[in-house]
Amino acid sequence: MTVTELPGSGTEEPRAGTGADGAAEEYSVWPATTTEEPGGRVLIAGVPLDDIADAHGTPVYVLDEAEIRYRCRTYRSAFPDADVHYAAKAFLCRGLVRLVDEEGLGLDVCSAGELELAVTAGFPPERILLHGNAKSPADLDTALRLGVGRIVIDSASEIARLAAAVGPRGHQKVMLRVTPGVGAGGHAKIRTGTDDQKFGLSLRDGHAQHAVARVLGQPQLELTGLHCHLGSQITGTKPYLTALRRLVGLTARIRDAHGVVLPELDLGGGHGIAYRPGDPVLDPTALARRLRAALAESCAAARLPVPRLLVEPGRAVVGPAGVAVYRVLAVKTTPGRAFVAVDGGMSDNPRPALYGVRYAPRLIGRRSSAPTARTTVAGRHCEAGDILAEDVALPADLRPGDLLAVPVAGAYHLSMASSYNLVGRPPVVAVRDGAARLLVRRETLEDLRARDVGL
Ligand SMILES: Cc1ncc(COP(=O)(O)O)c(C=O)c1O
Ligand SMILES: N[C@@H](CCCC[NH3+])C(=O)O
Repeated sequence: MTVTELPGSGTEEPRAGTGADGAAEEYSVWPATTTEEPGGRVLIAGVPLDDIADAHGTPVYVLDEAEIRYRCRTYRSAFPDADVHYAAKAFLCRGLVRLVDEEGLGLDVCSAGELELAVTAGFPPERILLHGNAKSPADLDTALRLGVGRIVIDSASEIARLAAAVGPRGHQKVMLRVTPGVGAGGHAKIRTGTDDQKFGLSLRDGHAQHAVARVLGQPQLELTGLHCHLGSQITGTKPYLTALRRLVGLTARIRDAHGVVLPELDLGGGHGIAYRPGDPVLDPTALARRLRAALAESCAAARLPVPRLLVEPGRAVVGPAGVAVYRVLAVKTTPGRAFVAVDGGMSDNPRPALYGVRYAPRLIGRRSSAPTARTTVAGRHCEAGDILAEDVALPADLRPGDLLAVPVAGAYHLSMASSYNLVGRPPVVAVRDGAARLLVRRETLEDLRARDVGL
């Protein structure tokens, strides 16, 4: 079998990405194990995607295990003295929990559900952080029952609730989420470091300092450090450096006011990835180098010991490892463009509708010699806005039955999937060394019907 590599998808190191601060260069958006046969079949980790589509139906999500492990290892070696917590909200299933554990990362969860799933899959609770701007009683009770490593307090009203739940003889390590007044992220809806939004306690208006005093007044809560999460899909290092300096400044003021030196500092996640060739990315190694230097400098200036750094990447760990495979159900042309409708859509990937994100789908399973046409890839749902990719160049001869694959589908697709129109959520198949393994089965009508208890 002759196998050629996809353009730009080689194993020649380009996936380490561009330098920080965004210098865009041609960058593969397919997992590094991707290959293509002359007839147009595309393989990941040696497994043809069309075989997976035949075996499991479509839509189907494929996760390249080697890509995830590579990304976990890149983070571990970029941040050797820090704790890297994978942000489970990007995507979570038991197979992934095991893999992240094997790679030595911690976990960041934000609900009792994510927490229970991780711990029952064998993840050590002490390596888990619990987040949430509105933690439910179940979230807090589960965290305390399972013994999570840290709970990140997000609001003043949470302090007394948590202290009461821990009880006077209990003990819980906590961090405090601060908004450092830094706006960053790929879309307004995913910027969380500014002051006037639902997350965290503002540094600027003094609420953060006030909350610190209240937490320190609760003997059962051990404040280990400050936390911030600036936003998601950030492609430059500057916002992180600004936030770091502001948080070190607050750490120094806490030392001065209370005589307490906080041993940890969590800068959250948000590291940007490429969805299309040429998109800028945030290189974790460059980020780590700059954070380390800035931390050393700011701490020296404030005469503070350097705290242990924590980071929480989600998208950058799993996003580029995922490929969504759809089957074309219908085609139509208007005077302006061609529409190709597939068997998934906003129920498995709401990101284009939510944030206007642009993807680069391609035909797989056969090679076409037709010229390309401006094509809009539409989903199957009952909304005109259910568009997966607008104005992309695809072969003009696409027809029902063809397979389209969308790379960089590993993060915030299935974790945000819905049961809109009761189509059922797609399965997840992991590939490794020429073998495919089902991680999550397809949601069936029976699953959906089982929730509906009737009149
Ligand atoms: C507190 C926190 N940490 C980490 C993440 C992970 O972000 P990303 O997947 O962009 O790395 C998020 C989501 O944006 C978050 O809210
Ligand atoms: N869900 C968003 C990112 C938000 C991350 C969660 N705090 C996305 O799809 O890009």
